[in-house]
Amino acid sequence: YHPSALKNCDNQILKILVDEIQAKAFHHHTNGRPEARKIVWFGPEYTYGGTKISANDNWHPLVTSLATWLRVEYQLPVFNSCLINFYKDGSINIPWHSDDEVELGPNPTIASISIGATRDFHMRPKGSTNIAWSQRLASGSLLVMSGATQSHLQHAVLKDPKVKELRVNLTFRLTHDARIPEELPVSDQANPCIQPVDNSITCDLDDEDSVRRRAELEAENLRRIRSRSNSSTGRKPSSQQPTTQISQQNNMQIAHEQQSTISKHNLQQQASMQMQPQQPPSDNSQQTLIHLTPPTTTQQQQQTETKTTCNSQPSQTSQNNQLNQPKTQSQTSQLSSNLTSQPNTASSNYQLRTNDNSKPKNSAPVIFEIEHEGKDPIKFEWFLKNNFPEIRIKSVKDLYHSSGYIVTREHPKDYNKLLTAPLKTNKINEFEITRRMAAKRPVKQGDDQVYCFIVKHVPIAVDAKELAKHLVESEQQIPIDGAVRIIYKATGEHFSADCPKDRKFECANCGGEHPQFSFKCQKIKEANEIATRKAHEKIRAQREEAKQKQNQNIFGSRSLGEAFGVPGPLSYADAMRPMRTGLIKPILGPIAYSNRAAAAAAAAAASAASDAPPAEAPANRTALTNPAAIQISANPPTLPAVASDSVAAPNLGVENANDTRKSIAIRAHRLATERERERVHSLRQQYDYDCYQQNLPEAFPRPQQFSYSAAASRSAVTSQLPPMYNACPAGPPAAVSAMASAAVDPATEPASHPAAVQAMASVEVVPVLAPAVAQATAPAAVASGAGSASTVNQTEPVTYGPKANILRLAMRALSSILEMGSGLLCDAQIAGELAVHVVIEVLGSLSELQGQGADGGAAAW
Ligand SMILES: O=C(O)CCC(=O)C(=O)O
Ligand SMILES: [Fe+2]
Repeated sequence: YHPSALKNCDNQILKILVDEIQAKAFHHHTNGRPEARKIVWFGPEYTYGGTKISANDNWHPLVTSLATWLRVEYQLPVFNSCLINFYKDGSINIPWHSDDEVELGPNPTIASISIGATRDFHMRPKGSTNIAWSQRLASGSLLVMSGATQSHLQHAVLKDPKVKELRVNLTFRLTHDARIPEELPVSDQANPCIQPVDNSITCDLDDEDSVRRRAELEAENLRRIRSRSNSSTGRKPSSQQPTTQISQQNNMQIAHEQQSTISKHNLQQQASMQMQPQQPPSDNSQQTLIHLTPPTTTQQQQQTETKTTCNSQPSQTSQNNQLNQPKTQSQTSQLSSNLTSQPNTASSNYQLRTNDNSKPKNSAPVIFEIEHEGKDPIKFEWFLKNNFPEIRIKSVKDLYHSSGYIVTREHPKDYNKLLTAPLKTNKINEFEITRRMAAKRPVKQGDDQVYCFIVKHVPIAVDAKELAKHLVESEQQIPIDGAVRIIYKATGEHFSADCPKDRKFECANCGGEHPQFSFKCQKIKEANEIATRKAHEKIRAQREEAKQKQNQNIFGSRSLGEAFGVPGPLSYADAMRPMRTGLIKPILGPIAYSNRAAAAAAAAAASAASDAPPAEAPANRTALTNPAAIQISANPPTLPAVASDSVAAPNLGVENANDTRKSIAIRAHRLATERERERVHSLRQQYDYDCYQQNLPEAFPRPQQFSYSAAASRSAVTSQLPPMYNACPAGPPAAVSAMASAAVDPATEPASHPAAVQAMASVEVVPVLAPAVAQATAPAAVASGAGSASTVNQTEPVTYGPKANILRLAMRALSSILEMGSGLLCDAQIAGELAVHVVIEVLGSLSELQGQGADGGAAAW
C-alpha cells in the first residue's frame, strides 16, 4: 500500500475522471441485477462478477498514462485493462469478492488507485466472515494485490453512511486477451497500455526467483534514484531529460490536449511534474523508459516537427513510408526517436527496435505468434494447407516463457491418442479449439517433476540497447499487412542482468532454436492442443457420467417413467409421491394388490360357502405376532425343483406381476457379481431351509394344512425333505419348489425357464385362492392348463388362509425390495419407502379382512 503514490495530483485526476469519464459509466449487472455502483471498463472482453463486459479499446489518455506510470514507477505488469468504479457516496459499496476471473490467470497482480473520498478497504480469508485486514484507502493511494491474494482472500469496500463525497477507484488488470490477431485493436482502436516502456520482463510468481528478481529491480531503482539525486542537485527534473527521451507522457498530453481542453492539459502537465518517478540512467541516450514528465521546449518542438499524433489519430501511412525508405544514420536516429515517441501511432502498440541502431528494422506487430510457423509437416498441413479447417488455435499476443520442460514420456501417447487418431478418422470437429485454455502441465524443476501453470509474461518490451538481452530476431519473416515484418521472441525465464548477449537458444522441449515455451515450438503446440483436448474429453466424460447417473434407477436402463408407465421423464420424488396413491402398482401392485383383492375374494368365497366350519386358528397366533409364519411365508422352502416344465402357469391375471418379478430378478442377477450371487444364493437356501425346518411346524402345527398336491408329494424329492415335511400328507407343492428355484437360483434366466418363472408367479396367488375362487377368477386358464396344469388344479385345500397369505406375500415383497436394495437396484431410501408401503398395504388388507368378518378362525390363517 502506497498512501500517497500520486502525490498531490489526485484532485486533477479526479476532475478528469468526473469531467470526461464518469459520463460513460454504467451499472454493471451481476446475477441479472444492476449494481448500484457505476463502472467504466477499458480493455478486452472481461467476465466481471459472472457477467460479461464487452471490450473497450478506446482508452482515455489519463488511464493510459496511469497504466504506464504504474509500469515504470512500480515495475508492475503492462496492464491491458482497467476497471473504474464510481462510488457516488458512502451508500455505494462493493461487496465481498475476489478478483479471480479466469481471464486474469492464477495469482494476478492488480493495482488499485483510489481517488476522492477515503474509504475503508477490508480483506478476509475466503470462507470466513471475520475481517482480517483493513486499510483506509486515501485519495491518491496505490494498493497492489498480487500473489495468492485473490485465491485466498476476499475484499470489499463496505457502505459507510458518514461518507458524502465521490470516490473513484481504478483497478488495473492484465487479462488474457483471447482475440485472434485480426480481432485485436489496430491503429486508432489500439490499446495504448500494451505500449512497452522498458525491457525488464517481470513475472508475478511468488517463487524465490521472482522475489529475487523483484529485489534486484528494487535495488536497481534505488541505485538510479540515488544517482539521479546526486546528479540533479539544483536542477529542475525536467531539464534532466535526455533529448531523445521524448516521453510518452508528452504524447499522452498532446493526445489529451486534442481531446480535451488546454486547462486539462496544464493540469496533467502539472500532475506529471509531481508524479515524476525515477530517472533513467543518464548515460543511456537510447533508453526508452517513459516517464510522466513535463515536456521541455525542445521536446515540444520535436514533437511538432515529427508530427506526433495521438491515439485517435493514427499515422499508419507516415510510419509505413518511413519504414519503406532507406535510412541514413541521422534518419535512423530520427526514426528511433519517432518510434519511441509515438506510442499512439498505428503500430506503436507493438513497436520493435533492433539492438543495432545502424540497421533500422521495420517495426512490426509482434507478441502474437503466427501458428503456421510450425515446421512439422503435420502441423504444416493443418495450418497451412488448411486441410482441417476445423482446428483453429487462436494466436495470443502474450508470450509464455519459462524454464518449463514438457515431460516427453507421456507426450507421444497423448499425441497419438488425441491428435493423430482423430485426424486420421477426421473426427476433429468435436475438438475444435477456439480459445487457448490455461492448463496445468508437468514441468521439471531440478530433478522433480511438478505441475504448474505456464508462466505468462508481459509482452515483449523493446529497447534498443537492451534488446539482445531478452529478445532474438526470429528467422521467420512474416508478411503482415503487406510488409515483411521482423518478429522477435522472448527468451526463456531470465533476469535481464544475468542474460548473456548473443545468446543462442536451444529449446529444452524440442531442441529447436527458440526459447522454451515459445509458441513456435512444435512440442508446445502439441502440448497445448493435447491439454485442450484432454480438458474437452474430461468435460465430455463428466457429462456422460452425469447423464448415465441420472438415467440410473431401480430399473437399470429403463427410465423411471417407463417403469411406472408414465409418459416422459419421472423423478424419484414424483415416483414416490404417487406411490401412495397407486402409481406404485407397476412395482408392487401385482404382489400386494392382486393378492389383497384375492384375499378379500377368498374370504368372501369362504364365508359364502361356509358349509364346513372353519378350522381352528392356532391358539396363540395373531397376524402381527406371528413372525415365524411371516418368515416362512416370505421365504418358501428352497427345494430341488421338480420337473418344472411339468408345472403349468395358471392364468390368474397376474402377467404384470410376472413381468415385474422377472425384471427384478434379471436385473438383480446381472448386477451382482458371480461370487456374490453364489454367496447370497447359498445363504438364502440355508435360511429358507432353516426357517422351514424350525418354524413351519410351530407356525402351522397342523400338518394337514400343508397338504400339497398329490403329484408333488410323489416327486422324487420327497425323500430329501426334512422329517416334518415328510409328515405332510401331500408333500411340497410343485409350484412352490419351482418358484423357489426360479426366484432364487441366479443362474436361472426366466427366459430360459419360463415354466419355472410362471410357476413362481403362480405360487403367489394359487394358495390365496381357494379352488372356488381360483376357478371363479380364471377358470378357463386353470382348467385348460396343459399337462401338469392338472397338478395345480388338483391342489388340496388352501395352504394358507387369507391372513397368512397376506403376510406371506408381503414378506415376499419385502424380500424383493431387500434384494433390490442390496443389489443396488435402488437406493436404501427407496427400498425403505417401498417397504413402508408394503407394511401399510398389509395393515390395510388385514383390517379390510377384519371389516369383512374374515378375521377369525383358522380359515383366516
Ligand atoms: O474500490 C475498491 O477499492 C475496490 C474495487 C474492487 O475490488 C474491484 O473493482 O474489484
Ligand atoms: Fe476487487
